[in-house]
Amino acid sequence: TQSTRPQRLLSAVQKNATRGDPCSVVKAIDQFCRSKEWAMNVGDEKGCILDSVVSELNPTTVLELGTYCGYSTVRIANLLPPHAKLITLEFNPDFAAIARQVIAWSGLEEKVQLVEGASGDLIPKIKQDFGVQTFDLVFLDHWKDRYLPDTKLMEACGLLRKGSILLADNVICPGTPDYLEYVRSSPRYESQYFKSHLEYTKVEDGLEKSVFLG
Ligand SMILES: Nc1ncnc2c1ncn2CCOCCNC(=O)c1cc(-c2ccc(F)cc2)cc(O)c1O
Ligand SMILES: [Mg+2]
Repeated sequence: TQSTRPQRLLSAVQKNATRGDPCSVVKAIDQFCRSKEWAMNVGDEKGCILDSVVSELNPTTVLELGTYCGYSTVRIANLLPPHAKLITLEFNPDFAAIARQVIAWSGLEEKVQLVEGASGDLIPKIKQDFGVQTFDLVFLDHWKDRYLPDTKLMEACGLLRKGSILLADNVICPGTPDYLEYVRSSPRYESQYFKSHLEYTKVEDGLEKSVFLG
């Protein structure tokens, strides 16, 4: 049977990256996506912006919406202090299965909890099921029309505290216009746009960093 793109991406990691070396896993995926097949990872250019936000914040609780193959999961987890936790939600079971293996290859499974399901269903259960009260950082990278409803849901569920940071991928391409309008006009957020490019292309895209003011 024909392999899928995530399966071919995983094979490239197992072939070209060193077990237990997160940086080699990130490099192997970027090389695969630049030279063989484009895939919707945040990528190396926006990935550097992601790294700087994570390093500056030094978060102990992180939520990622949309795991895909685990590329940004590995980038973020690699920068977390000991005992920090990253919870990542993935809707597609095939993507989740690949991501688990990519995360395991990087040796970061201790810091990562991958949960399968839709963000809208899982977010209300996080406090009771995953023992996290609030998140220091949320990385939004799932369905672009879920960014706004899920942000309102996280507010309603008390998962954000004064100073929590939302970092959103793809605010230009594919675009999240309603989300951008909300975080840029709401008095409860202080927003900043980091101009970049759609992963592995010259097309404009960027990350929006929004601090929740409580
Ligand atoms: N737990 C959950 N709950 C709800 N929904 C969930 C979920 N987990 C996953 N999903 C849904 C799907 O997740 C993937 C979403 N990501 C993208 O679609 C994406 C697309 C492009 C892209 C594609 C084609 C172009 F031409 C140009 C750009 C680039 C990106 O960087 C993207 O991130
Ligand atoms: Mg993305």
